[in-house]
Parts: sequence; structure tokens; C-alpha cells
Amino acid sequence: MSDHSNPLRIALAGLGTVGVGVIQLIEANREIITRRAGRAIEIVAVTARERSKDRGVDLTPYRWMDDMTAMAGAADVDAVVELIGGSDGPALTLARESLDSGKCFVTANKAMIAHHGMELAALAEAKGLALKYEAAVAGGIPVIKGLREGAAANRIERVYGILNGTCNYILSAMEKDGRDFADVLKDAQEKGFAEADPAFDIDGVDAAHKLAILAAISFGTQLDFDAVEIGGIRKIMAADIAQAKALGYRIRLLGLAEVDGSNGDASLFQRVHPYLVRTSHPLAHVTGPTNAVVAEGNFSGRLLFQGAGAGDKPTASSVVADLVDIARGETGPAFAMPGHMLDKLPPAKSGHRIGKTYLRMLVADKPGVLAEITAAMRDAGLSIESLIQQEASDDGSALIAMVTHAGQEKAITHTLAALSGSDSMLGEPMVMHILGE
Ligand SMILES: NC(=O)C1=CN([C@@H]2O[C@H](COP(=O)(O)OP(=O)(O)OC[C@H]3O[C@@H](n4cnc5c(N)ncnc54)[C@H](O)[C@@H]3O)[C@@H](O)[C@H]2O)C=CC1
Ligand SMILES: N[C@@H](CC=O)C(=O)O
Ligand code: NA
Repeated sequence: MSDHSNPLRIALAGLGTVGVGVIQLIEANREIITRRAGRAIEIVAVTARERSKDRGVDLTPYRWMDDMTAMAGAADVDAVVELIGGSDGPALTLARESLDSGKCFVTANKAMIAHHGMELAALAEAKGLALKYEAAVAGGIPVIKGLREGAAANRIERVYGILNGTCNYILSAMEKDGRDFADVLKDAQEKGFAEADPAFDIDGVDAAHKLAILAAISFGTQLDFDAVEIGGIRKIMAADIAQAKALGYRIRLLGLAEVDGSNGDASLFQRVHPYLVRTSHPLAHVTGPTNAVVAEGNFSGRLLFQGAGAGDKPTASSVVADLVDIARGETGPAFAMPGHMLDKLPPAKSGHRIGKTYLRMLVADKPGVLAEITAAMRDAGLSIESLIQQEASDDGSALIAMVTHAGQEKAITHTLAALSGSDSMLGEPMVMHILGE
């Protein structure tokens, strides 16, 4: 039964892409939300950096509060929603002060959760408050709820997927239209997908924030962002996209995590990197700002969550879903279980991991270079599955792209170490792992 006399009163900090989306959603779907939550969700206070900016929404019904400490402690606020961003600074202060003051807390801020999620969860638990962050991972896809609640009975063996809308937008536009990296990035920024500092997107850090959160939820472990191995898409050339295509693959920035038991004691493997994905794999067909997360449960089997990973409306959908949960009185643990029960796993080493690898090198166009490369590979115990050599350019360089047979990752490290310093090698080689089926 709805109780319209007792709304959930919220304060909203941050009125950018997501903040404005939240206001619009609460206005547009007021009746649906009220019926599902059992009571109305009412914005009482708002704040942002600039008060006078035209955001295309009417802010006059809400109290403007410049002082966020006062917002966190306001007597007429039940839950605070943080949509400012940044791992530390005002967002973190607001989170701590809101929970300290007995307010439930909702955020879309993966950077803050990845760095401080354990501390904030402990604060929330100690006070019996909800800490919710569905929008922080894969924007509009209910993947936190899906894994934490929907797949709660499973041992999740592996979780991986496309976790950054900006990178996927860039890679798929480059592959479709042969467009230039910088030009597509500008487009993604204009559409509101990119982070305030887009280096977080293209260098893989944003995806790593999300992966660390997903891993903690999936495996019942403590967050360990610092242990994520991170690579981005900055060095991918149009030639890589073309060569990958010729070899039967597409390039996707993936986050991948699993519990590694191969060396006896369990350890946690977490990596964000551009991967080559077979064109027959569902992730190869995820384009634009869409995200997709695959989780493999020991009873559920392979689960695929797919949808919009960025943008005002989808992200607002997740923020408001968290508010609906709070309005219903759901204050379960922020992670897979209460903080003191979460396992702490050491980071896994990657050298013994087995897989195929894509290797692209710019080399001097002279006799014997290929023999030099194949000798280094032979000495490292690595063999070639397919190889393409592009015609030499006017500058005397040639491009070699190859896919290796499955081998230990340390064989690639040894190969590159043997070749480093050789005057046949022009520039740094590009290494991308190949996603196993
Ligand atoms: N844009 C997207 O598609 C998605 C964003 N997110 C996350 O949501 C959060 C917000 O992102 P956007 O709305 O895109 O950012 P934005 O840059 O569009 O908006 C940020 C808002 O915070 C305000 N702000 C910044 N510093 C402030 C300060 N010191 N005091 C008060 N207000 C301040 C700004 O005035 C602005 O209103 C970030 O944590 C982001 O990572 C999560 C999923 C998707
Ligand atoms: N910048 C992020 C926004 C959503 O989390 C992205 O591009 O995915
Ligand atoms: Na989500």
C-alpha cells in the first residue's frame, strides 16, 4: 500500500548529466515510482557548483544548499544522492558525513566506491543504513542487484565484460567508419558518456573501478582496486582494428576477473585491457556506449547482462531504482555480505596464465627481421598461429601483426625482452590478449 503522507525525502548533490536525468525521471515517472516504492520519492534539496546555470529543468521547487555539510545533516532529508564524481574530495566528505548523520546514501561514483567502498560500507552497516551504487557499474544495467541478489546462491567462477561506454563507442566507431580516435572521443564527450577527465575512460581506469566492484560482489571478496592490472585503448591504431578484423576478431576493452586456484592457494585475478574477441562471440557485437557483463555461476550457468552503460536516462534509472529500494526499507549489505565476512584474497600473478595473444610490431623493412622475431619467439616457447605483414611504408617501416598459439603469458614477456633494444624494432609493440571462448 502506498503511503503518500510519508515520502522518502532526498537531497541531490551534482546536477550534471546524471543529476538532471534523476530530476527528470522522478518527475516523469512519479506515479509509477510512488506505487512501486510504496511512497513518494521527493527531492527536497539540491546543490552543484554553479547555481545560476540553465540545466533545462526547473529547480525552484527545491531548496538550494551551498553547504554540503549542512545538506548531510539536514533534518528533513532521509537519503543523500551524490552525483558529483571524484574518488575523494567533496563526494567522499559528503558520503562520510551523510552516513554519520544517519542518512542512507546513493551514488553513481565508481571511483569513490572502488577506493573507499569498504570504509563506507562499514559506516553504513554500523548504523543500519543503506549504501547503494547500482549506477556506478554498467550505468543502467541492474548488474549489481542481478549478481548480489539474483545470483546470490552461486559460486561465480568468472566475471568479465565491456564496462566503459566511451571506449566501446570509440572502438566501434573506429571499426565501422574508420574514424579518427580524437574525433570520436570528442563526440563521446559531447554526448555525456565520458568522465570529467576522459583519460579515466581511455586509459582503462574507469573500467578498472567497475571491475574491482564487480569482482567484490561476484566472489564475496573485499575490494582491491590497487591490484587491478590496467591497460587502455590509447595506443590502438586503425591498423590494429583492420588486422584484427582480417584475423577474425574485433577489439574490445574488457574487464575480466576470476578467482585463480592454479597455484594452490586462491588468489584474485583482475585485469582491464583491450582484448581481441572472436567475431562469433556475443561481446564482439556490442557496439556504441552499450555495456555487457558476463558472469559464470556454477548453477546459473553463463549470465549475460547487456544495456546502456552511460548516459543521462539509463544512469538515472539505476539511481532511482536504488531510491525505490530504500523507500521500501531494503538496507541489506552493500557488498556480497557484511564486511567482516568478506574474504581477502592476494592478487594473482599472470605469467602462468595460458592464452593466445595478438602482437603488433612496427619494424625496419630489411631482410632478416622476421627471422629475428621468430627466433625470439621460439626461444620463449611461443609459436605463431597466423601472421600478416603489411607492405612497407615510405618511411622504411613495415607492420607485422600476428596471433600466437596458446601459450603462457610469460613467454610473451620473454619474447619482448629479447627483442627490446634491437634496431629492427621501431616503437613499442602492441600486445593484446585474446578472449578465450
Ligand atoms: N555520465 C554518465 O553516463 C555516467 C556517470 N556516472 C558517474 O556519475 C557521476 C556524475 O557524472 P556526470 O553527471 O556525468 O558528471 P557531470 O560533470 O555532468 O556533473 C557533475 C556535477 O557535479 C557538480 N560538482 C562538481 N564539483 C562540485 C563541487 N565541488 N561541489 C558541488 N557540486 C559539484 C557539477 O557542478 C555538476 O553539476 C560521476 O561519479 C560519474 O562517474 C556513472 C555512470 C554513468
Ligand atoms: N564514463 C563512463 C560513464 C559510465 O560509467 C563510461 O563511458 O562508461
Ligand atoms: Na548498473
